Amino acid sequence: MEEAGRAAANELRRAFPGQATLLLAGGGANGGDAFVAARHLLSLGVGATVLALPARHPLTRRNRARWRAVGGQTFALTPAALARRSRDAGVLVDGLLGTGFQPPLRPALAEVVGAVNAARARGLAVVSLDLPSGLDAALAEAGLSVQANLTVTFSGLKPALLFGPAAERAGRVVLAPLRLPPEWATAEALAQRPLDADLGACLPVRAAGAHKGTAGRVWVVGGHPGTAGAPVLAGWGALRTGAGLVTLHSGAEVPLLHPELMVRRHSDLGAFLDGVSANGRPDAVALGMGLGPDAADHARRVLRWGLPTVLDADALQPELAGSGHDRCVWTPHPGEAARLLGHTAAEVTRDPLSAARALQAQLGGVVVLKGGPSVVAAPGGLSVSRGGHPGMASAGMGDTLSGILAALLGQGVSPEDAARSGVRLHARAGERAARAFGYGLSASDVAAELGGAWHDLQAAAGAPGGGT
Ligand SMILES: NC(=O)C1=CN([C@@H]2O[C@H](COP(=O)(O)OP(=O)(O)OC[C@H]3O[C@@H](n4cnc5c(N)ncnc54)[C@H](O)[C@@H]3O)[C@@H](O)[C@H]2O)[C@H](O)CC1
Repeated sequence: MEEAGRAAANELRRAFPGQATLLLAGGGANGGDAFVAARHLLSLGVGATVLALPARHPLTRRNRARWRAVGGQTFALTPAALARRSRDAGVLVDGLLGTGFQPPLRPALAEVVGAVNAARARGLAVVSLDLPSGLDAALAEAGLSVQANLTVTFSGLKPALLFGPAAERAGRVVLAPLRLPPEWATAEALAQRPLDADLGACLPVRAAGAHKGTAGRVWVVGGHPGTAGAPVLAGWGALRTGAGLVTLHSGAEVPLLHPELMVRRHSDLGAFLDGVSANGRPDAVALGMGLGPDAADHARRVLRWGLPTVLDADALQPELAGSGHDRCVWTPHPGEAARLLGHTAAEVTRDPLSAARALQAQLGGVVVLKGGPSVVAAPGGLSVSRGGHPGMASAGMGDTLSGILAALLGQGVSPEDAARSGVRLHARAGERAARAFGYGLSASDVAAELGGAWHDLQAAAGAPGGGT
């Protein structure tokens, strides 16, 4: 609590220098954070006043006493007192409810939350401690809750700060990584959000003497009459992510849109896959995009090779659970995840971290639960992607991502690092493409920006240039 309050005070002083601060302290430990923050603000010469509910948590009682011992003023928290005192404040700190909130919000506190939001509507900046009061830390949904400009959260990122309508209540999120005993780390706080520098360090740096045979041979197995464009997008994404050789294997006529992509049409795709010899296999495979009704059978054939394999779209079938291996990367969107889990898409988007964790346990390997943001679930834990752009909500983005992931796998990147860095490459390329095309950006525009995105991540990592 001491570390949390001090971190909050430092962030408040950074974000709102010299602003008189009105802090609201709830009865639990979240309120204790508020008392600690008030004491540190006072020691930094910042005017601070606390409006408090009766303190129930022992540490909150102790820190209320320490606040008073340094001359801090505490008054009873009522909506009227809040409305009156907020007029003299520059910033309002919400320390009412944190991870201990048990919905639904009780009427007395609902009234206070309403008064906080009214003060914000009058132009007062609102900063929430750990998470906006009224949100369930584990869920992406938002009922009556504080609308914050900034949330200073402790020890780890909660789903409510990352996904859906709840994340929109948090405003800008700053993570204060506290040195906590493991038993304090709340379950929902276990998602990491790797920095571009970390992800850029995962990208391969190519030897000067490289040639197309050493830069990764990728096969894309997909396409079916009417969906023959999907494998082309995957192949192009792979090529724009540095794959040396990309071949599309399909049972359908695939349009020859890029001469750099080799295209093989098979009258009997299954017989072809069954006949591939060990030394005729690629370094990585992306399969499923537009593959059609025989996708599960074709997927089993490819999975038997034991190669780094990206499974997407039609290859995301519940019957394949148990056929995968630890070099697989599965890339469902919420609807496909729902089908794999036997849940509804709403249940998946309501708690994406749990859904991604359950899928990884069910399928093995690494799971990329696509969304805004995407979640990567690996045996080593969960990570949440950054960035991207709403314009990426259009056809073909998933196909392109599959190609990106297969290209990284084909260049020897591990499944977990390929998933985490590939998802970020895809998002960063979308951010770059959005500068010119906004909501009208296409999957091809994203592919065109992959080289620049690669440079951006490697630059963030301080790695040598080059890249794709
Ligand atoms: N885990 C960590 O990393 C740290 C957590 N800290 C802070 O502690 C809070 C969690 O504290 P806790 O006492 O468990 O719960 P809250 O303070 O969030 O709330 C409990 C408080 O709220 C009342 N309450 C619960 N539900 C409702 C409701 N629906 N309506 C009204 N009131 C409700 C309940 O009666 C209690 O009085 C965490 O968020 C951090 O801020 C540490 O300080 C830092 C490390």
